[in-house]
Amino acid sequence: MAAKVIDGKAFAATVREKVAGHVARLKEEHGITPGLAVVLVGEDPASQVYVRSKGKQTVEVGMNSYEHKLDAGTSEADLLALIDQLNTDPAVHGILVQLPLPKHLNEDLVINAIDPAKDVDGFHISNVGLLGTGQKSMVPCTPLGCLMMLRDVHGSLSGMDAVVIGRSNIVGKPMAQLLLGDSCTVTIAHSRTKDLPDVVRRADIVVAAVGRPQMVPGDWIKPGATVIDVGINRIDAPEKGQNEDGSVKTRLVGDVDYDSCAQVAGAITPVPGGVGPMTIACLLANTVTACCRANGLPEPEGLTA
Ligand SMILES: NC(=O)C1=CN([C@@H]2O[C@H](COP(=O)(O)OP(=O)(O)OC[C@H]3O[C@@H](n4cnc5c(N)ncnc54)[C@H](OP(=O)(O)O)[C@@H]3O)[C@@H](O)[C@H]2O)C=CC1
Ligand SMILES: Nc1nc(=O)c2c([nH]1)NC[C@@H]1CN(c3ccc(C(=O)N[C@@H](CCC(=O)O)C(=O)O)cc3)C=[N+]21
Repeated sequence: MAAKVIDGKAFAATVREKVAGHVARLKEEHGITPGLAVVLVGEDPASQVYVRSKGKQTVEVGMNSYEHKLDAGTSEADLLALIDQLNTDPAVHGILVQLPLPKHLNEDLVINAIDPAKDVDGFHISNVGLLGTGQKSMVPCTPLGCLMMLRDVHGSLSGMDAVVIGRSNIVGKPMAQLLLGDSCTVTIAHSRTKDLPDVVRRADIVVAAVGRPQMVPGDWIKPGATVIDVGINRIDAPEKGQNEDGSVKTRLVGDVDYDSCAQVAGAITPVPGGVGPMTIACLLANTVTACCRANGLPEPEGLTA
């Protein structure tokens, strides 16, 4: 039996539609337009693509988008001054600093300088602590998108065995917290995990956030399990031929080997068109949520964890 393909692109469109509805209501009933500021330091081409697509979608749902592009050599003091200014700007409800930052900038320091109420990435230590203690917080976009898709597939996740491969602060750890919050029995695996294939074989839910192209083969997957592939890896695709400059064409793959996993899994997210689009949709959702909270208005339903 081939797995059900979880269409993240279509799901993200429904999330954006809900967001657009809330934005329209905020404008009509309260004269408020939510605003999202995105800060990009340096010229990393992949980051530029994401930032452009975030800005475009922000405007499409009716919100204001503020892009701040700083050159790679920007000093920490200048970046902190910009964050300070965005923290106090009443038109800005969400702030995202695109990661990774150039090496001379201290990521923890920069992230923790963001007003936690505007931290739509959910990376500030206050939000991390709130999530870990089950209190209302800003929830990181990628894990939130994964959770929404899992709830859509299963309804309740209560009692399911979940294995998260990867323990980063931006994906693995918050994903594990959210699954625990939905009463899964959660295992976090990482590069030192013994017998990873056996650990993964126990899982009803596998979330792969490793950064290694096609690392998880189908024979690690329990028949019928749900596989969420967070990985975004660009690999050479000589079968597609060459670019005009003679370089070999590339394609995107996830951290799971899609073809073999789709043979065994009950449901699986593709790459592209899975977790990625949901991440951006959840960023927009978090911005509306932040805007409602900032104005003492009821929060939109179904857009938070
Ligand atoms: N779709 C989306 O919206 C997003 C996609 N991504 C993608 O998700 C992937 C993960 O990102 P991120 O969490 O930031 O990555 P990190 O590099 O920060 O973390 C990778 C994790 O994988 C673990 N790991 C590495 N090698 C192995 C291995 N052989 N076996 C088991 N575990 C291993 C590492 O373990 P250890 O801690 O021991 O080193 C680490 O915990 C990347 O492909 C990234 O591009 C990321 C963010 C958003
Ligand atoms: N502060 C911060 N917050 C982030 O959320 C953040 C970040 N920094 N740095 C980089 C990672 C990566 N990330 C992605 C978002 C969307 C897609 C996405 O939409 N991907 C499309 C494909 C896009 C393409 O073709 O390249 C897809 O999977 O279908 C991917 C990856 C957010 N990140």
